[in-house]
Amino acid sequence: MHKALVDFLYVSGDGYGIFDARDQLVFANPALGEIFAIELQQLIGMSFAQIIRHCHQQQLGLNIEATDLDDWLLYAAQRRRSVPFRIFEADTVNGHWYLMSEQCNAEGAILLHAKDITEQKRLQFALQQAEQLLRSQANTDVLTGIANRRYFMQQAVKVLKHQQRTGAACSLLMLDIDFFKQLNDTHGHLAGDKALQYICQHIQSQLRDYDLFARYGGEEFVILLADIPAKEAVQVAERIQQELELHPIRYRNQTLPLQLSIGVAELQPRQTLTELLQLADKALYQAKAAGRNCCVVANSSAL
Ligand SMILES: Nc1nc2c(ncn2[C@@H]2O[C@H](COP(=O)(O)OP(=O)(O)OP(=O)(O)O)[C@@H](O)[C@H]2O)c(=O)[nH]1
Repeated sequence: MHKALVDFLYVSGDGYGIFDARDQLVFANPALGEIFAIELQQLIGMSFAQIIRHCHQQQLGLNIEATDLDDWLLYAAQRRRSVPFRIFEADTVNGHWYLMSEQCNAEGAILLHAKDITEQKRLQFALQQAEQLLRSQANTDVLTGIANRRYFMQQAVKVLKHQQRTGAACSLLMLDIDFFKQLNDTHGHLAGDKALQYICQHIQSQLRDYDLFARYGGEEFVILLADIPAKEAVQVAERIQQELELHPIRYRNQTLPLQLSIGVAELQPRQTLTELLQLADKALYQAKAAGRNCCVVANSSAL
């Protein structure tokens, strides 16, 4: 090999290596030795499989996540010379990431190049996390931590479509805290905020994991119950009301009055989400008019 090239490769931060057609490493620079965490003198002459077994057994160098290493090696062998050139990412046990390329010649030798991309990966992970956080914040009500109206509307449309296609039942509960303005006026806005958080926790405790529960407005909530007809939805509503009765909220040594009026509507064929919401809202209005702290089922032809 030309001396200038050898000199260059020996000081390069990128890893370089050549595997011959029998998959034995015939050349490696110091950077590649560091990636595999094997002394250069020991590394040169090792087969690809030996290097991987070494890393796996010693838990050093390349991070080999394999429950069955023979399977892993078989899979790698199938891919290694399948195309003249391929690139992939690999990480090391000490947390570095590399963009690896394998260039294969006509004789079956492979030129391996490894570029450290740890910093790019770190930024990529940070960006993904920030994106995830933003997405979750966009769907969550800040005060109560439950889903917000925007998320509810997005998801409810999908649930309704699915239930209507399969012909399964689906009910909507619209819940509104009674005399909440009075609670705020008497005990302060902070007490009101605490009451909202408290009520959400207790409602949640009465629901299934996949029920869609959201804050619809100030002191108004919605729950979409898939596979539940109105008759059973009323039982859920009453269970929630009982839960609040059994567990009154205490704030500064006082018990805060917390009761809910609830409107229930059952999904009809070809009904839209807006129509279902309007029906539940009408039923809620009737519950308020009937004296509050009760549950009214909408007449589906009331719109
Ligand atoms: N503390 C607090 N109060 C809120 C929040 N959002 C809305 N509210 C209050 O909720 C109250 C709702 O009042 P109203 O719409 O008159 O309803 P209500 O007093 O519950 O009366 P009924 O619904 O008829 O029983 C208002 O005083 C709002 O300021 C919030 O995030 N925190």
